Amino acid sequence: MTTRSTVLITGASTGIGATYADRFARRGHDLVLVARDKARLEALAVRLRDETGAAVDILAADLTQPGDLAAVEARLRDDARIDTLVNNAGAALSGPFIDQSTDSIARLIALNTTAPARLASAIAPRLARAGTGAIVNIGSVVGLAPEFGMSVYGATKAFVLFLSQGLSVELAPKGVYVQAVLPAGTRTEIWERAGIDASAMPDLMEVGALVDAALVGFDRREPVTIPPLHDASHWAALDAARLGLVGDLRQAHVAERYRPAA
Ligand SMILES: NC(=O)C1=CN([C@@H]2O[C@H](COP(=O)(O)OP(=O)(O)OC[C@H]3O[C@@H](n4cnc5c(N)ncnc54)[C@H](OP(=O)(O)O)[C@@H]3O)[C@@H](O)[C@H]2O)C=CC1
Ligand SMILES: CC(=O)[C@H](N)C(=O)O
Repeated sequence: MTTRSTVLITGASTGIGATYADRFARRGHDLVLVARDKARLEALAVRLRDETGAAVDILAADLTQPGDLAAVEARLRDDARIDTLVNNAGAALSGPFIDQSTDSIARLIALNTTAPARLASAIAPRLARAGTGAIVNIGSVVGLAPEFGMSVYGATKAFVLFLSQGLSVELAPKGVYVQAVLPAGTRTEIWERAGIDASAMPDLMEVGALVDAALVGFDRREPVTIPPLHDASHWAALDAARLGLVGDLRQAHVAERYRPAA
């Protein structure tokens, strides 16, 4: 008898996470769904069990709360059926930095960076030992563009991209696939939750199209998947420029332009 692999998805009660749940269930996986809203998770679990035959567990957790986060970490560490983690739960923070409260900034950083890093840390050693599995981290194109004026949200998403790329370097040779997915504006509740009027946003991507595109990148084992980027050569050029810069660093020598005038 073969065991069906299980995918743990955070932020699965709605939006991108709920759509991943739908798609992975239809691909023949069992699921563990994580979010705060237990009633919504239960409703999704009932529908997916009914429509796909998948075994679906729910784990109600507020990922900004250390105790709740620890329970999800324990599940990832101990449940050997889980071979894929989708680090999707996240939120945005609108308005200028100087108008954001220090506490709301700290909460956003906890949800968008501490939680995915801790959850990846909980599962990665087991996957590396098994030589298989995947970690999918949902970033954002906002993490590429300080000019968008969402400094803290963008910084959390830059963290997600860097973490994903670093983990890919470390874990790919051990057989573990790590993917960063960078959506642009997508039609979900994130806007309303952040107090942004989505109806005023032009041209949002539909969530099903976003997740289906991300899964094309997943199946290709792309390290970085950017569904709204039409000319892939832009990403290749950015990466090549970055590697060129890194190759030009000479640790022991100050660059000519910084040498004090004699
Ligand atoms: N929509 C967009 O335009 C874009 C979204 N993204 C990223 O995609 C990811 C998903 O966002 P999206 O689907 O749009 O947003 P939604 O607001 O639709 O969904 C967010 C999900 O995260 C969960 N969540 C929020 N806070 C917590 C918390 N403290 N603990 C546990 N779960 C939490 C919510 O469930 P609950 O309330 O039940 O806890 C919900 O399931 C995020 O990381 C976001 O940054 C990236 C680029 C663009
Ligand atoms: C609120 C946003 O800016 C959006 N989720 C994004 O990451 O593009």
